[in-house]
Amino acid sequence: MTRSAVLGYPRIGAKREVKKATEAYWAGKISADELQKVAKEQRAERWQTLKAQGVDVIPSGDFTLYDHVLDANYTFNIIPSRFAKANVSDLDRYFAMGRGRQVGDVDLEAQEMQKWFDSNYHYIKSEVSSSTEFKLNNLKPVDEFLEAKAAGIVTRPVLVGPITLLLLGKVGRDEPNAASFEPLSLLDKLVPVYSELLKKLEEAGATKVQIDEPSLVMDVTANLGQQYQSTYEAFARAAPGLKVTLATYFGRLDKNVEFVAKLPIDSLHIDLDRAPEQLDSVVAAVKPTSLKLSLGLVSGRNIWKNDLAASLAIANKAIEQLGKDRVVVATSSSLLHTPVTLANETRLKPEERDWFSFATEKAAEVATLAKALSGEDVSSALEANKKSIQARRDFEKNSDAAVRERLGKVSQDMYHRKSSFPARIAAQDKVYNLPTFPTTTIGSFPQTKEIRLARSKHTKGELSTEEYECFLENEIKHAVEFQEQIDLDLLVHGEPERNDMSQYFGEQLKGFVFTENGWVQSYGSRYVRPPIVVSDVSRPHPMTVRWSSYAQSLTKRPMKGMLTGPVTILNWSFPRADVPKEVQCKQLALALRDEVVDLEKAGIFAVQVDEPAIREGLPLRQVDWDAYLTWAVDSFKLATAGVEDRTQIHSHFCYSDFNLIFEHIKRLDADVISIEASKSDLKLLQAFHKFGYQNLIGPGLYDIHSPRVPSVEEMKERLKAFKAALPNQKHLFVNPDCGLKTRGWTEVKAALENLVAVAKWARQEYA
Ligand code: MET
Ligand SMILES: [Zn+2]
Repeated sequence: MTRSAVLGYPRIGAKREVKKATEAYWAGKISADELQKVAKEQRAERWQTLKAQGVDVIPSGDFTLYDHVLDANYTFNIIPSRFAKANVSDLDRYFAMGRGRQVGDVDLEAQEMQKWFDSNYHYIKSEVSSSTEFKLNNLKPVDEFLEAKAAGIVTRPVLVGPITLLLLGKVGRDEPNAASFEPLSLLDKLVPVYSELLKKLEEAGATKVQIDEPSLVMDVTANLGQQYQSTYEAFARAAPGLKVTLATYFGRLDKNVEFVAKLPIDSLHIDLDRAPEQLDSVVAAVKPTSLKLSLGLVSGRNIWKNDLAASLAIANKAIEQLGKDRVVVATSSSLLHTPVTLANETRLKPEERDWFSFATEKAAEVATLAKALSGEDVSSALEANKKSIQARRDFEKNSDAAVRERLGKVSQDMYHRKSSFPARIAAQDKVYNLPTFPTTTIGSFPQTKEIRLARSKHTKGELSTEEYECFLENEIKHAVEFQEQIDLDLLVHGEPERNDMSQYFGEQLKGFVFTENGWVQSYGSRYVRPPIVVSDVSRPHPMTVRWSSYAQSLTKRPMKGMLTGPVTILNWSFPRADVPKEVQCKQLALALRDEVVDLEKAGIFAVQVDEPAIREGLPLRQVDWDAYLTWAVDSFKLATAGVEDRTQIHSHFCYSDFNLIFEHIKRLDADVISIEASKSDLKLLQAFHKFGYQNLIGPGLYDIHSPRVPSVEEMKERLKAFKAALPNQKHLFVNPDCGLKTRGWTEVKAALENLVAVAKWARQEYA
């Protein structure tokens, strides 16, 4: 019999229950017990839903109130001393690690977060050092297993594997030999604690466990065969009755399969959505062993209906070699990257809705596949699926000829600005002579309750478009006055009209569709509703010009228009599956190019095209990088190079280490780039220096993801460090490390006043 497995499921609730409860708890509106009650209900609902879809192997322990990597850190006591020492409850300590905490005399900076592989989910980086003392700080995985068991469902607990956990971690601040310290050197200390946990799971009645080692699809693990062998041997000794599924996803194992196939585990899971080409080599490698192979056929990363007939053909290929009992069909990864269910979508046209599957529907697909392979009669489900797939194929043929033709005619010079940077900056200085150390922000101002309320009333038709636009103008006016009052130099309109930086553009472009409830977790309690690219993309009308021009009409200071770049819009959308991403990205670039030129025509001095997602879209294997970066950077250039020299092009990046792709960042040729540098130490800036970067830089002076207000002194210190790391930059742009939409006005005001004070100090200090 072939069984079905789901590797993980969204933990936000079909109606965003978890967000509402955690935020209410943070605001002091509900107690910890009330929050835990919601969490418990949600866990139960997830298990029952998966069971109802007919899934055989159901996960537990993947539920989280903030982040599953943070959960692992907490369980294994990877708690930096500044948090361990804080006099707060366990729950508050946990949240403080994720989001920082500034209450009374407690002032804790959040831990660094980073994108989870090439997804738009952010995890909290473990901070480890030689003084980290691993121990079981809680038994969350066991507790949740027992909770499910009590509800009548025997689950497969999910753990982030120890090697991946350490590889994704960073060196803690208290490490005396920070420069040479390798987090992975702690593996021998960590494995016994994992082993203890596995033993406890076994004692609790678990017969299986899923250990996620997605880092196995990256180049770094190439030489880790020995570590894997001893780690998984230790696990087998500690909990001999526990069948381990080693889960890899988001890419291909390549050579790693050679050592992985020899591990003392029960099954190996591979991602055949992202890397279908690895099937033959993996099957060949596991065939002589007794390993089961879990085929990740149903995508955990997109929302397209699975082509069940095609999946069955792949599964049958594996079954021919391994037999039915050694094959499991599964989701390619956790479904946390997909929305919860299509059931709450009422506005999609029926023919569009029929193209998609969200998490719950994907669970049903996995179950159907397993049943089909086990000889059960699921012919009506297969027949219905065949029809849906055919309908989508028929739609795809009707592409937008004009868009494709325009893309076909793009010439080489369209990728380049008219002059090189020195000539451009001279032209720009003539238009606006910004002071040295010019201050600016990254675009958004607080998305207040009032803004969200007005937007939702407008969506529901309770506020007319005229009233809504009047409301937005008022917000913009407030933002402009505020910026003038605290004396910022390069202003923004504040983005009150945007629900989300990617969705907002998708909504105005042709070629996208939208969901009502298709929320996906981005980090902590922040969720996004990614647009879905369904056909060729074009811009029917200007998208932002109205707001930026209005803002400009209110002030003599220069205004910076604000757009999301093509790579980011695409990365934060669900792309279509029938056309290469390069094509989709360049179609977006052309649409944005028209917008950039329109902003220039409207008298906007600077245009910022945000590309925070360029790094996260990087393929996980280095051999694939150049191909991706070539079209990604070209798309940015295509979007921005249509303007005159006098228009200042900014770009912004956050939450990533750009060292490895530096040459490509340089090739973007933005006049100014603002980058996140307040949390990821100074490595990033040193790269700018090392590679002789000429254009202007605005390293983020403080972390906007935390509610704490940075002091003048600490920002001065950071600026000094930035200057030291960038000796050739005459002056720097002075700005926060990202947009301020998640913050409140009180903090923003205090923080930006301090920031302006630092810039004024710097003008004297470095005059
Ligand atoms: C994640 S990058 C955000 C950039 C955007 N302009 C903002 O300020 O919100
Ligand atoms: Zn940002």
